[in-house]
Amino acid sequence: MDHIRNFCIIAHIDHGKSTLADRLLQITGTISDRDMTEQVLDNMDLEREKGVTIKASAVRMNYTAEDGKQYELNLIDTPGHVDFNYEVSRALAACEGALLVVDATQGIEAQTLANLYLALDANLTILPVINKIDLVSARPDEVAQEIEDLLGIPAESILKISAKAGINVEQVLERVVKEIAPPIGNEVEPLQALIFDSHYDSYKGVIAYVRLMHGSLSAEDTIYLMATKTAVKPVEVGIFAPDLKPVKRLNVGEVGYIATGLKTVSECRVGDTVTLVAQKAENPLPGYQKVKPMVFAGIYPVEGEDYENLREALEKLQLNDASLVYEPETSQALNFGFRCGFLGLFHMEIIQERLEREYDLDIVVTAPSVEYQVIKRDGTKLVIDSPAQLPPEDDIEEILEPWMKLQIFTPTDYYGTIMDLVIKRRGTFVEQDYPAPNRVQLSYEIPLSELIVDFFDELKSRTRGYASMDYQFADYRAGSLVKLEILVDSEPVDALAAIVHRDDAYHKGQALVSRLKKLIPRQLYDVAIQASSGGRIISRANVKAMRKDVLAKCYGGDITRKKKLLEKQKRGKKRMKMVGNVEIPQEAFMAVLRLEDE
Ligand SMILES: Nc1nc2c(ncn2[C@@H]2O[C@H](COP(=O)(O)OP(=O)(O)OP(=O)(O)O)[C@@H](O)[C@H]2O)c(=O)[nH]1
Repeated sequence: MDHIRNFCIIAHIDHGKSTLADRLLQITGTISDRDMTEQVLDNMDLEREKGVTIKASAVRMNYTAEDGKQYELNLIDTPGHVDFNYEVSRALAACEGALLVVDATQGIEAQTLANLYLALDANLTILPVINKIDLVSARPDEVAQEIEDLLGIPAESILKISAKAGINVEQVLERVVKEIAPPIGNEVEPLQALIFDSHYDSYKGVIAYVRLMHGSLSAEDTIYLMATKTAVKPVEVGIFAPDLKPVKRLNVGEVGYIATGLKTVSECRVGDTVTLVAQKAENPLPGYQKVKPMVFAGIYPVEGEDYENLREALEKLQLNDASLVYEPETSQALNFGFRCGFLGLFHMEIIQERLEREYDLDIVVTAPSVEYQVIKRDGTKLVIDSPAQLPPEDDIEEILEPWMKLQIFTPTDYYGTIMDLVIKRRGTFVEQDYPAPNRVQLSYEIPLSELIVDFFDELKSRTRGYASMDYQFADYRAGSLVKLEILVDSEPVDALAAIVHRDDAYHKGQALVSRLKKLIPRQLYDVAIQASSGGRIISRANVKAMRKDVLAKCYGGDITRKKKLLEKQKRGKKRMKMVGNVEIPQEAFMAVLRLEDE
């Protein structure tokens, strides 16, 4: 195993992780220059467009080092967003070392730290690399000092590179070989392989990405997945070269894949341990968690007849995404759709975009909600993830909501404005820490419902983009929460309802009504919009009737022009939903989210 090195790259978003990975693949000849499309490790188009790595991925490189020996380097890519932190932690567990890429113009950021702590928890050797030294605004020495202060690694020993310009990149591989330890593990013990990622392939079923901790595996063996208790004969086993390449056997210490033939990724969960039916490991590897969605929203087709297509699309997306959950839901306002659960808002946006772009669906997404625990007066407990499921107020003893631990990393200048933001969102201060000069890490506790409401955008605008954040689930706590209902044309629109803090109900109700007034287009008659809470109307506004018909503009029989106008109107109708007699645009459903600036 001395010739194997398993490592990953951790970085804050945009610090150059993918660019560096590409360079390493190029230098080792893993992919030819001709095949070098940009950012091979980011597989999905959407990732490429969003410039963010969504799922972990792996690749094997062969490298002849300065010592003349051949090494097998397995690079495991990690997702770059807090929504996917569990996947990051599993990818890290598959490695012995981590390259910590820090942008020479930006220095250490929250995500750098968040990932670094995860890597230190996993006992990885940290190899810091300062990237983008080709930029004029680079300040590599300062950043090196920041890293020394943080990790105790001498500043002068830290590699300074430009992944883009190809400066010092070869040195990165030398350091990997010299400083990261080879894997340790026992060849003859029963197989224990960690699944750190997976994807669905329509021919070979779920492909599990594995790191063998102990034992070995051939394609002839029947495997056993310990958490899901599934036994299966694999279709094949192989390595990432970088495309899937079958091999006869995977050995201890190695990274590779198992084509399981399983039909859904939920049967083959990230973090699970693979062992052999013939020789079972006694215990699974530590750290397995079944990921739980945190944020819920309804997804409805704009046109009722798209319901089946939407179901099929969600089914297909779920094949590749065990953390996406959905079940049928009916809404008085929106008819038939699905209640979906996501890891976070970013995950939700990705799913929304994929449904629209890859499946060409017109959909309406309702305002996201968190999961509440409702204790009823009769002692029963109810778990709800939609305001529509809330029982009548008189039946409720208490509502509990999820609270998160939140860390914000920022230059000290923004201390005041961040404190103000968090307190406005019902957060409480826990502690502060100064891990690097002029930088402070603030720790808070805050209700998740306040965090999903454009908190990150507000944080960025208050700190001109300099602050970054990370969060984890803490616990459920009782809150003084009430349902805020919206009535359009005297009909309650369940999809516009929200659960809010009692103290906020009045001003949120008013803000929502005035925002909806702007968003709901004029109809042929006056439309009343009302907010109500606890059985009382707390705010009201009217959308005045429209004066003229669009077609009134077209005189005579200019049919092409008439057609064009109707076409235009039809296009404008996308993402609109008829509720009773009133058309409500998608923005209205999201308006519940953006009340801060009213
Ligand atoms: N000037 C300069 N730009 C770089 C360098 N490395 C990366 N970049 C640029 O920085 C941007 C972000 O780089 P990526 O490699 O996509 O960053 P990443 O860390 O993979 O980002 P995520 O996938 O979003 O986590 C891209 O526009 C790169 O071209 C570098 O050494 N010098």
